[in-house]
Amino acid sequence: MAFKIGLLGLGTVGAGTAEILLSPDGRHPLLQELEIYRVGVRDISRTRSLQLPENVLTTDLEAIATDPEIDIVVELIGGLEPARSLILQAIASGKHVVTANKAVIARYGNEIFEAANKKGVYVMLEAAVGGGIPVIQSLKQSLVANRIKSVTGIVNGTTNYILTRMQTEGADFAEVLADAQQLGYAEADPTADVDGLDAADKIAILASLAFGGRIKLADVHCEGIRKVSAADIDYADKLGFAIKLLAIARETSRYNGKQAEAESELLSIRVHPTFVPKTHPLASVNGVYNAILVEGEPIGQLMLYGRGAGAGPTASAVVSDIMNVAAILKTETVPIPHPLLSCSHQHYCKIAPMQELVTRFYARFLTRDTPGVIGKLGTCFGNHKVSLESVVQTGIHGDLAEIVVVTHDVREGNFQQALDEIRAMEAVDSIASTLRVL
Ligand SMILES: NC(=O)c1ccc[n+]([C@@H]2O[C@H](COP(=O)([O-])OP(=O)(O)OC[C@H]3O[C@@H](n4cnc5c(N)ncnc54)[C@H](OP(=O)(O)O)[C@@H]3O)[C@@H](O)[C@H]2O)c1
Ligand SMILES: N[C@@H](CCO)C(=O)O
Ligand code: NA
Repeated sequence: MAFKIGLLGLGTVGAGTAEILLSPDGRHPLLQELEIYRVGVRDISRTRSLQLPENVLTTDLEAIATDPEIDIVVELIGGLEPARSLILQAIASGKHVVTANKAVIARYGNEIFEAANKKGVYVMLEAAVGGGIPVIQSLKQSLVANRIKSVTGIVNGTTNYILTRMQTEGADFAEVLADAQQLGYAEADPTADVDGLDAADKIAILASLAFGGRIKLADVHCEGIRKVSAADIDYADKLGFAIKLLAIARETSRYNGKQAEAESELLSIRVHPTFVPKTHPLASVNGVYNAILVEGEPIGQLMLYGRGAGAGPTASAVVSDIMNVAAILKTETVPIPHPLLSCSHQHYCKIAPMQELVTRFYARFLTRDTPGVIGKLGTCFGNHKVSLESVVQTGIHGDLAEIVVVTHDVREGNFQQALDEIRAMEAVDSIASTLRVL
């Protein structure tokens, strides 16, 4: 029995997926039962390196989504529309869907999963987060016995590749971004990578699975890597840190002093460049590699590590999803929504405001080189209950002195209030940068 696959998209991930489907030798025998039946693209005249069976290419993607012959529709075109409508059409036509599209799932997951549950079909998304890393399946199935406390990840390959090369070679941002695009890591519009939006989509998906509720994307605090300068990379290194774009979802234990409310209900979900101590396992995750550190009870800490982007690793996840659906179709005549594979969250998770976050900070100030400046900064921080772990005057730039501080754990709101006062000080020229410290 062959299962007919309709592929929407034959770009980086689509071509990688077709390549696996067309070379089943040495892989699981179920792969031989999968047939590429139709492939939808935008431009049919483009030269493609893949040898596809005759007459499968088409520009009519709707015809694929609704074709009664097709069992599984694989959406790999990216973007919001027409991807969302095609996924919904495929579901309405009774097809199972596999997608790598985190942007669509993070925004329209509720609509898509509701439609899928009503129709009794699966929507699988392993490739959407962490590329080839089996993080979705781990959270849905392998770790399902745990109470998850936190999920902390490097989940964007493009920015990790850029930061790594800036750190190791002093490479130029624009040049490395062009390389990441060339290697097929970046989104069609790479601002989604660079500005942290892709990582925000991914942590919203992971948080929903880990904490069992819906997440509003607007509640995810998001900062990208544009503000990370060569000077910050240099200071991080000297102070014993690597800078990583982290995506973090964790239960928060302090909120307005109302401990009881906080402990069980509030989550902190955020994406921002972070000083990570070099001794931390996430600090040595470099290049296109991603890693997701999960903390659960009773499992404790567990880290998943692998390639987070690129044709092969991502296709590995896509084809595994296809095969998991095929396996269900093979064993059940009428698939019953699997309690672990389907998604049926109804309530929204409550997200704590960023001012209530408790974290360490790094800050770099440019000040007039006058006596007593460090004392003034220290007093101001002290007045706002911000305790300093280290203060270093690192050098002189023209007539300005550069002062770098690292704080102990502080309430973010207090730190920001102190910064507002410091910014207004006569002796302070500018706050060159602030970054959170893990
Ligand atoms: N690249 C990665 O490493 C990676 C990793 C994980 C997840 N993803 C996700 O995978 C998805 C695909 O990414 P990709 O990097 O493979 O993208 P891509 O290389 O830009 O490929 C997109 C494909 O979709 C087709 N397409 C796009 N819009 C279309 C439209 N309106 N009508 C018909 N065809 C259309 C394109 O057709 P033509 O070939 O004719 O241009 C192309 O074949 C995205 O959701 C992305 O976020 C990517
Ligand atoms: N653009 C994404 C692709 C993988 O989702 C990244 O760089 O991580
Ligand atoms: Na994955």
